[in-house]
Amino acid sequence: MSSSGLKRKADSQENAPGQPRTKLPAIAEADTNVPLRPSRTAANRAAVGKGPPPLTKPKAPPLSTSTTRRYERATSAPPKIAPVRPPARPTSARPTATRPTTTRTTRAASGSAATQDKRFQALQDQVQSIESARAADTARLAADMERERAKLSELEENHMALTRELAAARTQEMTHKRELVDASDEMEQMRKRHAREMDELEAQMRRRDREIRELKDELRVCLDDLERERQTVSTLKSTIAHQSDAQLSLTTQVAAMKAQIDALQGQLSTSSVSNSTLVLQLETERKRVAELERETLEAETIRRKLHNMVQELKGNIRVFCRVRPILPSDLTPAALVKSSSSASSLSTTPTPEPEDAERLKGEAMAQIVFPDKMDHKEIVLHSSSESATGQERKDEWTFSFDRVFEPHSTQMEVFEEISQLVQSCTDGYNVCVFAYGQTGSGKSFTMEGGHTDATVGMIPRAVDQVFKVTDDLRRKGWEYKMEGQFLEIYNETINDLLGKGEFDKKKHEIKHDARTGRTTVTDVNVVALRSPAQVRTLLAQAQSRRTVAATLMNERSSRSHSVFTLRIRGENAQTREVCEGSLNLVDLAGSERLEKSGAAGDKDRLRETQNINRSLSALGDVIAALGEKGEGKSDKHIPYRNSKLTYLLQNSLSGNSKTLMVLNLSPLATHLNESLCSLRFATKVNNTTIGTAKKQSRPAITA
Ligand SMILES: Nc1ncnc2c1ncn2[C@@H]1O[C@H](COP(=O)(O)OP(=O)(O)OP(=O)(O)O)[C@@H](O)[C@H]1O
Repeated sequence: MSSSGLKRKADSQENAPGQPRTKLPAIAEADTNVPLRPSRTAANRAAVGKGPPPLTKPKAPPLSTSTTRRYERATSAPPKIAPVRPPARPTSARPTATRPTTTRTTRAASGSAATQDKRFQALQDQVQSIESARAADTARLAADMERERAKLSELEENHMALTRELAAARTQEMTHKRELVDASDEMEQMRKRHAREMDELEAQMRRRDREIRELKDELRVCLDDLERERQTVSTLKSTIAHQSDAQLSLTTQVAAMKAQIDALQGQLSTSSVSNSTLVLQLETERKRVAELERETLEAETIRRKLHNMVQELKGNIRVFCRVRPILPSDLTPAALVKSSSSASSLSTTPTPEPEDAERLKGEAMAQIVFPDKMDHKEIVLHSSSESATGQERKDEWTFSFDRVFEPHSTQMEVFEEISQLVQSCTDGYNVCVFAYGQTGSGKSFTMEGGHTDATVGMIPRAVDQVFKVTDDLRRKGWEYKMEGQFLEIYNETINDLLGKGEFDKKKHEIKHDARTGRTTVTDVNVVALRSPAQVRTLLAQAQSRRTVAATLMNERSSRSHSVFTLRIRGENAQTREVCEGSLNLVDLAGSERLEKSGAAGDKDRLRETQNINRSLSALGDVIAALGEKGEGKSDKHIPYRNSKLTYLLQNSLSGNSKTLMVLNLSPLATHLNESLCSLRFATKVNNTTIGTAKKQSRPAITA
C-alpha cells in the first residue's frame, strides 16, 4: 500500500462524519456514564454474588453502518458499539413502581407489587450486567484505540518517512532527468561531431581517391614516357653504333684535311699580304664613295636651286597642251554629227565594227600635227574647206606652248612635267594647276584620272609626291602638316565636296588673310591628310557626291569648276624654319561657247553657260591684268572679285605663285573650232609674264 493510500485511510478514519476526531462515540458515552464505569468483571461478580441470575445475555447493539464495517475490515480496529440505551421504561410503569402509595392500584394489585419489584430487580440486574459488559467493551475498545493510535502514529511516521523518501526520490529523479538531458545533449553533440568527422573522413576519402586516380594517370604517363625513352635509348644505341663507325671514317678524313689545312695555311699567309693591300684599297674606295655621295647631295641641292631658278626664269605661268586620243565612242555616226556641246565621249551607243573603225577614225580626226619632236612644244592644226566659189581653202594654225602632249602621252609623262611644280609646293610656294578645255576634252581624266596605276590622274599623283617628299625631308628635321579641301563652284555658288552633299544650300564665303596670305572658305570641311590612301578615299567620296547631285542636274561635273586644295605647313625644329605652301588642282567647267552649248532654248543651261563663260573670261582677265602689272603697271587693278573662281584662287594666281594651265583638246574634227578657241585663250595666257614667284618661307629649304 502506498503512503498516500495510508494517509487517505487515516484521514477518513479521523474525519468520519458525526464522530469526534480523537474519541469514538461509544468511548465518549462511556466516559460520561459514570455508573457504568466499574469493570465488567467486577460488576459481573457483584451481579453474580448479589442479584438474580441474568435473564438474558445482553447482546451488543448491531453495528449497522457500512462505514463501521469498512473500518473493521481496513484497520482491524475494534468494532464500534452502538450506544446502548437503557430499555425504555413505560411511562406508565414508573409511577406505578415509584408510587406504591397510589390508593386504587395498591389496593387492587398489592399482590403483584412484589412481582414487579422482582421484575424491576431483574431488570436492574440486567442493566448492571449490560453496563458491566459495556464497560468491558469500552475498556477493550480503549485498548484497541490505543493500539490503533499507536499504529496510526507508526503509520504517520511511515508516511513521513515515505514522503521524505518520495521527495528524495523526486529530487533524485530530477537530478537523473537533468543528467539524462545533459547526457542526451552530449550525445547529440557527439552525434554531430561524429557526423562532421564522418563528412571530413568521406571528403578525405574522396580526395585520396582523386589523388590515387591522378597518381595512376601520372604513373600511366610515366610508363608511356618510360617506354618511349626505352625506344629512344635503343634508337640512340643503334645511332651511336652508326656514329662510331662514321667517327672512324671521319677521323681518317680529319687527318687528311689537316694535311690540306697545313698546305692551305701556307697559301693563306701568302695571300694575307695581298689581302691587306686590298683592304687598304677598299678603305680608300669607301672614302671616295662617301665623298661622291656628299658631292651628289650637294649637286642635288644645287639642282633644286637651279630647278627653282629655271622655274622662276620661265615665269610663273606656263601652259601645257594635251590632246586626248580618239575613243571608240567618238566613232559612232551619232557622235560624229553631234555638236561639240554634247558630251559625245560619254555616249553609250554601240561602237563600230573594226573594219569601219579606221575609216571613221580618219574621217573623225581633226588634222592635228606635232612637228616638234625634240622639245614637244608645238602643235599645228590644219583645216580644209570649200569656199563659196568652189575653191578649196586650206588653213593652218600653229601654236607653241611650254609642252605639248600628243594623244598617246601617258598620265605619267604628263605628271613628270607637273611634278616639278608640286615639288615647289613643298618648298613653300603657292601652286595652281588648271585643266582648261571644252566638255569631253579630257580635263577630268587629266586631273583625277582612272582607277589603275597607269590611268590615275594628277591630283592623286601630286598627293603621293607631296607625301613622299615630306617623308624624305623628315630625315632633315622637317615636320609637315597637310590638310585638304575639295570645293565645287556651280553657277557662282560654292559647294563642299567633302561635306554632307547638301549642294547649293549652304552659303560659303571666301576670306583672305592679308597678313598670312592664306585663303579660307567658311563652313567647309578641311580634312587633315594623313596618307595618300586617305586622300583617294576622299576623292572617291567627293566624286560619288557629285554623281548623286548630277542625277538631279545632268552633267554637273561638266558644268562646274572643281578645286582641290592641299595646304602644307612645314617646320624645322633644328633650323627653326617654317614654310607654308599650297597646291590647287582645278578642273574647270567646259569652255564651249554659248552658241555651241545647245543652251539657247534651256534657261537653266543658258544660265550655267553664262556663269561658266563669265568665270573663265574673268580668269583670262585676271591673268592678263597680272601680266600687265608684271610689265610695269604696278597700279593695275586685278579683277579677282569678278568671279568666285578667281576670288578663291586670288593668292594662288598672284605674282608670288606658280601657275600651270593644262589645255585639253578634243582630237575630233567636229570640235576643231572649239579647239581653236581654246588654243587662242591658252596662247594669250602663255604669252603673259607674271613676275617672279616667291616662296612663303623664311630661309629657303635648299638642303
Ligand atoms: N588621255 C586620255 N586617254 C584616254 N582616255 C581619255 C583621255 N582623256 C580623256 N579620255 C576619256 O575621254 C572621256 C572624256 O574625258 P573627260 O571626262 O575627262 O572630259 P572632261 O573634259 O573632263 O569633260 P567634262 O567637262 O564633261 O567633265 C572620258 O571617257 C575619258 O576617259
